Amino acid sequence: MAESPQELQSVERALEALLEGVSRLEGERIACPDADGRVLMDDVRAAIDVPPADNSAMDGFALASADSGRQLPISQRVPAGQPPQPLVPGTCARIFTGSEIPAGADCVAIQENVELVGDSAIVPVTQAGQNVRRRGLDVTTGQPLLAAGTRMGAAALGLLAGQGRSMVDVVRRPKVALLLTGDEIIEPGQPLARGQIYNSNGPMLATLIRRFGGELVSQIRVADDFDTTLARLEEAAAVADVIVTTGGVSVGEEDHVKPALERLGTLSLWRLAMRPGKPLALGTIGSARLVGLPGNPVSSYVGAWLYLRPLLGRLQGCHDRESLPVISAEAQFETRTQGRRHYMRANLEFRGERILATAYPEQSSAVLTSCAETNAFAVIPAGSHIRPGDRIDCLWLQG
Ligand SMILES: Nc1nc2c(c(=O)[nH]1)N[C@H]1C(S)=C(S)[C@@H](COP(=O)(O)OP(=O)(O)OC[C@H]3O[C@@H](n4cnc5c(N)ncnc54)[C@H](O)[C@@H]3O)O[C@H]1N2
Ligand code: MOO
Repeated sequence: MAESPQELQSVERALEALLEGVSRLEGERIACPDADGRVLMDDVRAAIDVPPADNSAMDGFALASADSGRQLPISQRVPAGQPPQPLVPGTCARIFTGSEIPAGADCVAIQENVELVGDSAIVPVTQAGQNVRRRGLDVTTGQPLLAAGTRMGAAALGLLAGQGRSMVDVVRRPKVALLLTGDEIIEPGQPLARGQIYNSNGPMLATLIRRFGGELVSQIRVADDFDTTLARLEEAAAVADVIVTTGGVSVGEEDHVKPALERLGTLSLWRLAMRPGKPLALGTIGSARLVGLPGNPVSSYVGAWLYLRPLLGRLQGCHDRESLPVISAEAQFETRTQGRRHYMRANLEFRGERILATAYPEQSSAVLTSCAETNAFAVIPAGSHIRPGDRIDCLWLQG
């Protein structure tokens, strides 16, 4: 029986409720080499010019352009790392890539074009500024270098190092506790008895939590009983900014997350107009936020990308984590949706001008292979009929 869309709430509304009142965590000072993937606390302005002085872009001879086009005595040699002497007028200086240009020189002739005659060089006509990298070409003192909220990567860390910085203030990582419910779940490495399944959500979510910038502070399995669930949630709330649970958010009588949360804090249960991942629990215990993802592995995977990533992004003040990049692609499949928006696991293939989206053939919320072999969610609005060649929006699962 088709569900009536009126009964279900929108993804956008749930996201708004999740992020309401969530603000950036405090900062911490860390060593720059450890800051890959971390989020900058404050705007950074340049404290020095880069390069700090005019320097040579090539190996060759530095001279005054007015003296070029003739034979000049070589009056000094400027190895990289050595401050040069002012250039004796009417001479040139042997110079190397990165060496500082001597005062009085304004250009560099590359060595391939210079003929050496004893201690002098026949230098071709060279324009002022040729092969010279000006002081401040890359960065000028005082210019904005990196903005607060930037998630740092290789180039940003290179820029900071170029400023002589060894430490940087970043937003501390949100602490995340992961609670897995379900008596049937056992850990990998043990033999599988009848009725049991291995805990695949645990490692999958732990990986996503770290990838989204979180610090996993605990990962525990909770037995399907009320008192244990209550105790574990309370412990988690004492140490974590965010509690993530999987399982126990649908309507089954074995589900204890709901009543335990109602006892400890606030809880809202959502039935969302999305597939997979219809049930979602949002709540608070003290200052900790709770995101209760469904137990089905694909539902919790999709939920982590759609809800957990923005939440951890907001806590880190990292705006580019609050939404996923949308790529418009050509559907290579046919599908129909009814009352729920479908986040189909799909593969984007970049073929010249065209971007093709191929849906994984099995879209059940229990089929984790559909996530392992794809790189995007094709977003199919409720009530659609998509045919091959139609334009669809896809969420690119990067970062
Ligand atoms: N009568 C109804 N039944 C269900 C509904 C509904 O509306 N009415 N919703 C379905 C939908 S949609 C989903 S999604 C699931 C969500 O269920 P729960 O969040 O309560 O999760 P569980 O029942 O505990 O588990 C579901 C499924 O996932 C497996 N699982 C759980 N944890 C793990 C883990 N760590 N690693 C691997 N697999 C895990 C579990 O064994 C179950 O097969 O409810 C539907 N039912
Ligand atoms: O949320 Mo469920 O994923 O539709 O199986």
